Amino acid sequence: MESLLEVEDLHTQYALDDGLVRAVDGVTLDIRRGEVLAVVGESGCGKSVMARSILRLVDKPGKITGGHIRVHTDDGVVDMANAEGPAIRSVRGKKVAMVFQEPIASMSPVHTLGNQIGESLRLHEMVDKKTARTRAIELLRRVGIPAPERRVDEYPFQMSGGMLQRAMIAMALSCGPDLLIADEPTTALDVTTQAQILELLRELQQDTGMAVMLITHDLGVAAQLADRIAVMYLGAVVETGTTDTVLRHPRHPYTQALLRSVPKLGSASRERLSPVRGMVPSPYQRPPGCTFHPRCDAFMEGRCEVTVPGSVPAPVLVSADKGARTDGTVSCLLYGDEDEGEATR
Ligand SMILES: Nc1ncnc2c1ncn2[C@@H]1O[C@H](COP(=O)(O)OP(=O)(O)OP(=O)(O)O)[C@@H](O)[C@H]1O
Repeated sequence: MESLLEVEDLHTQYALDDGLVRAVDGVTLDIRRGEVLAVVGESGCGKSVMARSILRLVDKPGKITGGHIRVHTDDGVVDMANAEGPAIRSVRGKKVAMVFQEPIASMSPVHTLGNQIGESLRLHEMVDKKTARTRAIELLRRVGIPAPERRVDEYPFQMSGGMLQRAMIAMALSCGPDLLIADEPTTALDVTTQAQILELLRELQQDTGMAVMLITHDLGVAAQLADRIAVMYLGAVVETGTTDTVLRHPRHPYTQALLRSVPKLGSASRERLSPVRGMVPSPYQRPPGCTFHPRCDAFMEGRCEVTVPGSVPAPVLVSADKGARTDGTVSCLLYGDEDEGEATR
């Protein structure tokens, strides 16, 4: 499959009075056309800042300090990490769109839905007012909003959370993006509405063929929708692979611990769940070597607290006689020669 987005060694930092927060600290990942990639990890591991970096929506004093964000378009490749205004605007909304955790916070309270969706269409496609309104109604219908001819004239405060998230998705779809980034799109919703929104995303993805980056702390959500999974820990991707491999044969000790902390998918057994040991370290005090080492069950003294593991092809053991194949990548000294890792940071 053709590559659509390549993030390479991305760094985004916040210089605060208390110190430097390395929110994104060397993320490398890619998304191919038409695929669904779930980005998973505990709260605070940098998923949202990474997503906002891709669209250059990082709030001050946050700053991209290194790396590349290559978006492949029909007109060539745009490196969003280093692009200027016009190039950023040619990608944002048009090629890559985003829906956020809290739709109410990302919509204007003083404009109707129709005006907000229409504005985006008029900006990118220069359609007239009447056409924009007709298209807004079509989009609202497409995302399952009942009576769209009436609701198009309503304001965000008049809608439920689930309807508002649908409207936000309609707005994101308005310019037919190649990639939709959905940042915890169901976290603020009740369980029934969550399932409906996920189903809607799946339908829209299949109908349009757009790629989706689904950001979630919920492995169950990733399992339902994703073709591949990238696992993040403290600002970096520690494991990637197809959904089946990552969930059934997790290679990184962090992924293994995350999976032990959620009920087994599809299992009715009452096995004991264990949260990932310890706490996510303070963003100001990153452990040296492998940042996961203080919480890791496979900790190797003298190695893990010293050497930063590099990313290597990740093995999947098929059977004892057939040996291992590889699927995705893993950053852990159990799998890579420590000489291949970077020097201690
Ligand atoms: N505006 C900001 N100012 C300072 N630090 C920030 C800011 N936004 C995020 N951070 C820090 O960056 C790190 C990554 O945060 P981020 O929101 O990306 O995590 P996350 O994995 O998306 O978690 P969550 O699911 O809770 O949103 C955290 O340590 C957070 O405190």
